[in-house]
Amino acid sequence: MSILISSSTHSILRPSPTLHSSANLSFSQSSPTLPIFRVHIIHRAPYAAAVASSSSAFSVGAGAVLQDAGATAAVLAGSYVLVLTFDALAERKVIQQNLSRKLVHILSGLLFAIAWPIFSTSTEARYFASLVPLTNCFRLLIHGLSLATDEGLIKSVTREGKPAELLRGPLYYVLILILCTLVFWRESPVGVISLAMMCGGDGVADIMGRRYGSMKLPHNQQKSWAGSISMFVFGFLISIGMLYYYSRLGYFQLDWANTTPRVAMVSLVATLVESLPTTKVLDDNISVPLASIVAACLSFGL
Ligand SMILES: C/C(=C\COP(=O)(O)O)CCC[C@H](C)CCC[C@H](C)CCCC(C)C
Ligand SMILES: Nc1ccn([C@@H]2O[C@H](COP(=O)(O)OP(=O)(O)O)[C@@H](O)[C@H]2O)c(=O)n1
Repeated sequence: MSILISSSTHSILRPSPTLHSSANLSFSQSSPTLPIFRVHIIHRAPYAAAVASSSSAFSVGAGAVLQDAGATAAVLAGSYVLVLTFDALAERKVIQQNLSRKLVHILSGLLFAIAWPIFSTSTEARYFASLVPLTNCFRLLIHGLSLATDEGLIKSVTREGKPAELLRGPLYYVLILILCTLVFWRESPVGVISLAMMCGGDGVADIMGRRYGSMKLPHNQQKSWAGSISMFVFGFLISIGMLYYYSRLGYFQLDWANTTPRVAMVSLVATLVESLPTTKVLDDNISVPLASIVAACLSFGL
């Protein structure tokens, strides 16, 4: 399944003659481009639908379920291993606890989005994938409410080692992962861009800001130029990297001359929102991705 994000309002999009599968999406754009991105989905000719026999449809369906169940189990195991790994590194003083938490912040969501292509092309695939952040959501709730204890989890994802901290930043983080998985999935650049900003941009801003943030922002003495510039640069670069990854896999066909400045604009919006002194009112793990989603939807016309 591939989608063309074309920069045109008048592009005449026709299904390529080679269309065979039930939901192949490929186009031949035949008009000058204009600065509005549109996504068009063209399904295969109805006669082909009659060709697929019920038994082959069933075997395809069963195969997709098995693939998605396996992918879900693998990615879920990966999430546990990731937290355990950084807990062990922090425990052995290989890395500082704060850096460990930030690396979990950066890597969790990005590796999750990078893993999306291992799920099947079925319409249920996104629901299987969303089980991973959903399971972690319950995990954070259980341990955040001290219904059970997981010292490794608490040390890996909290600042001060208090279980209740799990119910704020980390919980909002996995809720945003669920939102992007269910709403945008592999079918829109908005989801991966927003995760790149929340995970990559905001995560690196913290690391760079703590280390080099002597020059504070005029409107927020808790944040610094080094942190915000890092947020913009890494949010942009990681977004472009994620879009390139998905375009190489055939999910997006992007007009990079138009896409690049739009991603930069989204990164600027996310950086400005992240720099605001609103953390106590609205956590960055909510404000940054939501601002990125709105900016990306407006920018890409989706
Ligand atoms: C540390 C985290 C958030 C705190 O953010 P902040 O307060 O510092 O701004 C991230 C919490 C991650 C969570 C415990 C685990 C999420 C795993 C993810 C859904 C799946 C990862 C799979 C991949 C293959 C490793
Ligand atoms: N734009 C930014 C962001 C963070 N930082 C630094 O990183 C620390 C943590 O930032 P934060 O409160 O946004 O942390 P999270 O909410 O992202 O975990 C701040 O107290 C600053 O020292 C910065 O200097 N500039």
